Parts: sequence; structure tokens; C-alpha cells
Amino acid sequence: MQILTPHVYWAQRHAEIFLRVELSDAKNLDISLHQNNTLHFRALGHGAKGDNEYKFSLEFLEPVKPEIDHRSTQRQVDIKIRKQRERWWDRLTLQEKKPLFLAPDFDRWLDESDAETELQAQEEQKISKINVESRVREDPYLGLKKGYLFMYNLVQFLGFSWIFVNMTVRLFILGQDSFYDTFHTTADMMYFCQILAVFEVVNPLLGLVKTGLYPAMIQVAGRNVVLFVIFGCLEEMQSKPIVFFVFYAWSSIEIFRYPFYMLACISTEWKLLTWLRYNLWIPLYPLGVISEAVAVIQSLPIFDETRLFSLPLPGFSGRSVSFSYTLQIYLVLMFLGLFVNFRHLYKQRQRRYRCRKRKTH
Ligand SMILES: CCCCCCCCCCCCC[C@@H](O)CC(=O)SCCNC(=O)CCNC(=O)[C@H](O)C(C)(C)COP(=O)(O)OP(=O)(O)OC[C@H]1O[C@@H](n2cnc3c(N)ncnc32)[C@H](O)[C@@H]1OP(=O)(O)O
Repeated sequence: MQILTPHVYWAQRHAEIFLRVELSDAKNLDISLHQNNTLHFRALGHGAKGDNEYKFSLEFLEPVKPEIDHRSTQRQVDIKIRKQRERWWDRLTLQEKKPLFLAPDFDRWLDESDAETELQAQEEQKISKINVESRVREDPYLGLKKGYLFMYNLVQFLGFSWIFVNMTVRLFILGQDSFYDTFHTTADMMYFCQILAVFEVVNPLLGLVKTGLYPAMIQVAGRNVVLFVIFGCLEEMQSKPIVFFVFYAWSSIEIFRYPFYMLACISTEWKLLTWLRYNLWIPLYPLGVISEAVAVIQSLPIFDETRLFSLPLPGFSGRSVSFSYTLQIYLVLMFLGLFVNFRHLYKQRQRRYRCRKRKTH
């Protein structure tokens, strides 16, 4: 039997060296370290030249620790070696010329600055773990708070799911006809969910969640104006198709946002759900605001006609200022609110993916 050299791929971190030996079903592994910096490898396995004995030696640039971790899988042999001094190496081997059988492992490859970022992220993770653990020790009501938040999110999730499923099923069955009675079929549940949504503002006020207070206020107040004032008070608005678009935009995001929070309460994360929570708003938020704006615009002549909520002018008997003027100011506020919340959601998204990127690199 010939003795051959396998292909070896390598990568490093500040503290470790990773070697991947391309040898499947490796047996009789003999991996040893000599004089602190020379690795000898010998094994029987299936490599580039079929079933054979393969071996190689590597004299490392600097001394490494004597203990070697290795794991043989069906496809390869993974070896992890710890450096004696935690520092970045310019190359793997003492000899400047790279051995022919050695190549970078691009699956694991990081350059020095990426490796530093990874190290930093690991440190931050450790610190936040310690913080969480100490918070758990410090806060005797943490379980109660998490339980309350979990229940709150569950109820909202069920409420918005009911609305979303109801509207979707009716859309499939009735087509466009379903637009006209969205309000009559789903308003009670929407009232319930949006009254409950006042807790979106209460929760950060009580320090239960890290939500920005103003974005939450804008969100809740903005939706409740449309729901209770525009749709709730004007019967003429209730049978308009725009109700469908407003309710659909709201419920489409909430069926993902609330389960995302539920999982956060039990320290769990589903990548797809996180992705949906932090991306779906990009098309939905402008669509939602545009739909709400259309609803407000459609209500203006109705307020002019019915004089509902109009402000009596003192000294001008029988004359009043129509509520539609207030709503026109509100329309401007809406777009300011859209800007504030869009920026907030964008920052939340950046924050989430910055943390994730650090974790996965
Ligand atoms: C009468 C005067 C009226 C004046 C108002 C005038 C302006 C009106 C403007 C109206 C515009 C509104 C338009 C709107 O209605 C349109 C739509 O909604 S369209 C549909 C699309 N919409 C969306 O996508 C927005 C959905 N809403 C939100 O995302 C939130 O409400 C918002 C406050 C905007 C942002 O959320 P938040 O700041 O909480 O961000 P995060 O989700 O990243 O959470 C931060 C951390 O807090 C934890 N958290 C938050 N809530 C909970 C909870 N309930 N349970 C558990 N944990 C929670 C979350 O996990 C994050 O923690 P970590 O950082 O550790 O991950």
C-alpha cells in the first residue's frame, strides 16, 4: 500500500487553528504533536487516491498547546489545535513556502479584522448572558412579567389571526364583494385588539419591554383614530372597501409580530419569523399609511355634510368649523408619524441584523 498525502484545508482564529483533512471513513488515526509545533498525521481512509494510508506533517509557525481535538466523520477529519499565544499568524507553517497539499478553508476563513469582530461579538454575548443571568437573579417578578407579556401577545396574536383568516377566507369565497362588509364581520374583534393595544404604550412605560415609547404611541393613537373616529363613528365609511385594505395591512404584520414576541418571552427565536417581523413592514407600513390616508380623505366630505364633531363658532350663531379641518391637519401628522416610525423600524431592523451578523460570522 502506498503512503500518500491528503488534501488539508486550514483556517485560524486568534486562539485556534482549524484543519480539515479530506479523508473519508478515516480509521487508525494517529495524530501527534512533537516539540510543541510539529503535527504528525497518519490514517487509513478514502482520499483523492482511493483507499490508502495517508499522512502529512506540519511544522507550525509558532508553538501550540499539546492537546489536540479531532473528529472523524464520514467525509473528513476535523482537527482543532489551540495556539500557545493568542495572536494572529501571518501564515500556518514555519517554512515560508506553503506545502502543496495545504490550502485555505474558505468555509471557515476569516481575515484578522473579521476574526476580531467575531471575538468582540463573543465577548458581548458573554457579557449580555451575564447581564441576563444577574437580572434573573435580581428581579423576583421576572417570571410573572414574562408570563403576562406572553399572555398579552398570545391574545393579540389570536385576535389578529382571527381577523386575517376571516378576511382571507371571505376574499376567496366572495371575491371583491367581501370588501364591502369587512367592518361588519371583523370590527368587534378589531375593537377588542386595538383597545388592548393600549398596553403597547403601558408596557414600555412600566419598563416591561424595551420598545420606544413614542413609536408605540404614534402607532396605537394613529390606528385608533382611524378605527374609532373614521370607521366607528361614520356608518357611511363602514361599507367602503378601504376598510378591507386598512384591516388587512394591520393584521398582516401582527400575525407575525406577536408570535415573534411570544417566542422572545421564552427566549426562543425562529429565523423565518424574525425575518418576517423585521422585513414585512417595509412594504406594509407605507401601504397601511396610504390606506389610512385614503380612509381619512374619503371621510372628509362626510364630516362636512353631517357636521359631526364640528366646533361651534362663538358669536356666529349656527355656524361651526367642520371636523374635516382637524382631519386635514391629522393627515399631515400621519405622514410625520410614518416618517418617525419608519425610521424607528429601520433602526430596529439594523440593530437586530447587526447583532445577528456578529453572532453568525
Ligand atoms: C390623536 C393624536 C394622534 C397623533 C398620531 C399622529 C400620527 C399618526 C401616524 C400613524 C401611522 C400609523 C400607521 C400604522 O397604523 C400603519 C400600519 O400599522 S400598517 C401595517 C404595518 N405596520 C407595522 O409593521 C408596524 C407594526 N408595529 C410595530 O412594529 C410597533 O408597534 C412599533 C412600536 C412601531 C415598533 O416596535 P418596537 O419598538 O417594539 O420594536 P421591536 O419589535 O424591535 O421591539 C423592541 C424590543 O422590545 C421587545 N418587545 C416589544 N414588545 C414586546 C411584547 N409585547 N412582548 C415581549 N417583548 C416585546 C422586543 O422583543 C424587542 O426586544 P429585543 O430588543 O430584546 O429583541
